[in-house]
Amino acid sequence: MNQPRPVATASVSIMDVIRTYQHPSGPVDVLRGVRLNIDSGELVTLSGRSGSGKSALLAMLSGFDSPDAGTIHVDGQPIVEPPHWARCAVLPQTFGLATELTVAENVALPLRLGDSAPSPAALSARVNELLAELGIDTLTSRYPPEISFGQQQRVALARAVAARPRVLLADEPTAHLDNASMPPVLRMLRQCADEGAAVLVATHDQHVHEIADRQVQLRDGVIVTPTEDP
Ligand SMILES: Nc1ncnc2c1ncn2[C@@H]1O[C@H](COP(=O)(O)OP(=O)(O)OP(=O)(O)O)[C@@H](O)[C@H]1O
Repeated sequence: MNQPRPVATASVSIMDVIRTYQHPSGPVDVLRGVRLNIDSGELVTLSGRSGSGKSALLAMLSGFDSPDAGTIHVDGQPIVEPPHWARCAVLPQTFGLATELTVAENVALPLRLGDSAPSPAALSARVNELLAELGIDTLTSRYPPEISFGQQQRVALARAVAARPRVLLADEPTAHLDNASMPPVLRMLRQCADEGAAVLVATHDQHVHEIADRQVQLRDGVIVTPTEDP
């Protein structure tokens, strides 16, 4: 079992988090005392069998769900509701793109909603830079339903990193990518951490594990290191 790092140095601190979902067939204990600290600048991959609770943990970190017990802090502050994009950005498994906005408008959204929105020129430059890095700068005026899943996934990543978040949570960010579109996505995830974000990526993809500083696994509702035998 991982030993927690000192809370003072951690950007993300998850302490003894418990979550039980209520089903008509009975309660399901998904998280049974999760402990995990992620430092600023660190990229951690989270693996575990389907249904092990990876998305449930990310939902709690992003403030969309709450633990039944335990605490989650970002930079020493408890998460009480979905935080601002610049503090904690999320790339959900289902992308969460606004279908009524174009690709460029989706990526610009966190910048427009920020405390100090950039000038139109700076905003446009940031959006174009990200889309170009991901090889989808020809799609700026399309709407999400008019592009492929792999392209939507890259748009969702561009949107997540646009405001240079302190924390990035990504759920299976390479699930729909082919070999050609994988490298820029890996570079962007790594760069986000290298610029100081705490990055947690739920993934089964070995390519993502290879760029991680550390790998952890959810097993039987707790965090273990992947080298531990069942
Ligand atoms: N809102 C909910 N209500 C009840 N049960 C839920 C809810 N959300 C998830 N679950 C259950 O909790 C467990 C964990 O689900 P979760 O989506 O976190 O798994 P996962 O590890 O992300 O799986 P996958 O790799 O397939 O995406 C599953 O058994 C799932 O059926």
